[in-house]
Amino acid sequence: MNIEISEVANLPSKFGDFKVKAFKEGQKEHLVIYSDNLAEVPTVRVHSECLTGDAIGSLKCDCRDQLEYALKLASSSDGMVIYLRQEGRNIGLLNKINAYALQDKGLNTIEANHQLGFRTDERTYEIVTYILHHFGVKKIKLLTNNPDKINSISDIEIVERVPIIMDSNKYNIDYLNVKKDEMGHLL
Ligand SMILES: Nc1nc2c(ncn2[C@@H]2O[C@H](COP(=O)(O)OP(=O)(O)OP(=O)(O)O)[C@@H](O)[C@H]2O)c(=O)[nH]1
Ligand SMILES: [Zn+2]
Repeated sequence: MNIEISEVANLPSKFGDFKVKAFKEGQKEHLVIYSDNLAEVPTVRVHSECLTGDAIGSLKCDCRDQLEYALKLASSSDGMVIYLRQEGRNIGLLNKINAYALQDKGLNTIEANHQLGFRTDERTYEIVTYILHHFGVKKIKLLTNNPDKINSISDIEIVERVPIIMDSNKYNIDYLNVKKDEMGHLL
């Protein structure tokens, strides 16, 4: 893995005062947001980029609420948010919007990915192990509902899974039900 790593910078935010460090992996630039006083077994959120949710406030998913929750928790518990540039479960923004267009026609989130020639989830998590080793972290509490993330993060001891369940709305309820019923999410 050829990874370029930035210097550490301060990032005061609405959710707390953080340190940040960027990790450049090929074309993808990930951001790690963490407490200056990182806990020995930190609570870690591995967040997958969702431009429509994180930046625009889309109600079709729960990403922004999860991101805000994770940042507040990272601040209060001396934890970390690893913001991975895996837009659309790693199919990219343009393909995700095409998947949304198919969902407007009645397909669910899984069927739309398959129709476009992608697997249900195209994400991998090797970079998470790399980043945590870089910070000398060997054990974490992982903030997730996604068993795939728990199983895919290798060489790191996940001592606890911490749920991150947000309120649903009429736009994301079908999506959340597919995650629970067909993708095995612990919702
Ligand atoms: N391809 C595709 N990606 C989506 C869709 N809706 C959200 N995403 C992407 O899914 C990723 C977030 O995944 P989620 O399934 O919400 O959550 P998770 O990260 O798997 O699991 P948690 O850790 O429990 O939150 C982001 O990259 C979103 O851009 C969709 O309908 N199609
Ligand atoms: Zn989203």
